Amino acid sequence: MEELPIEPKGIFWQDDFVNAEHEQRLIEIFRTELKWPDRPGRISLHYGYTFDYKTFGIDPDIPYKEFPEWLQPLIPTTESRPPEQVCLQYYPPGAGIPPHTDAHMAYDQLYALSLGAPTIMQFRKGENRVDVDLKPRSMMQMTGDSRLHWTHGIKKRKNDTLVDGTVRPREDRWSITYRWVREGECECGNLDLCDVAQRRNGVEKEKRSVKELAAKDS
Ligand SMILES: O=C(O)CCC(=O)C(=O)O
Ligand SMILES: [Fe+2]
Repeated sequence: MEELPIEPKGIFWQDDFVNAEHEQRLIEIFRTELKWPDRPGRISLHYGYTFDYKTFGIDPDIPYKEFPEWLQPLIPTTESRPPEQVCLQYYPPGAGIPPHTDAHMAYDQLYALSLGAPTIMQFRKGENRVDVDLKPRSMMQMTGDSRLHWTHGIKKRKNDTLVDGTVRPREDRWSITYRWVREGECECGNLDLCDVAQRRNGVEKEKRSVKELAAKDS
């Protein structure tokens, strides 16, 4: 994987992680074989350990779910072990995900594979806003600054306007996010974004993104 030459630092990228034919087979499975939650907006299916949107960690009450056959060839092999948690999400046109930082306490490495239609992901830090075009079939890894010190999100909107002015309608998109449980504690010390730093400093912070995600997912 290659690092994108942009701020935030630490976004690693691989185009064509799967080919177009493989992508079509996957989308066919997503559309016809999987049992999705029956509600509008972004919906998720979890494999491995289940992600808990209340604590942003692993849900201890839900048993481990084996990776299905279609998922096995999509598991990144660049870490020393398979991820503990994999989440398949479907974004109907117009859906998004509020700006957030994936929990530092629970997770270390973070990868995301994009399938179907492209969409713009926005990274934010303070006043800075950086749009990254998530191209289908690309695998992205967030490390360092991009993982720890910037938020990322996808705006809820029907069209994305590209840098050249093109207006691109949103279409069906799926993403697969892969998470590895952290061994040891996060030492980044970022009181705004790090749940470890917040806990150590006794900050009981109402995180907007947590509430929004919980509301969307319940
Ligand atoms: O849909 C994506 O590409 C990323 C989703 C995301 O940020 C997350 O699930 O934490
Ligand atoms: Fe995320």
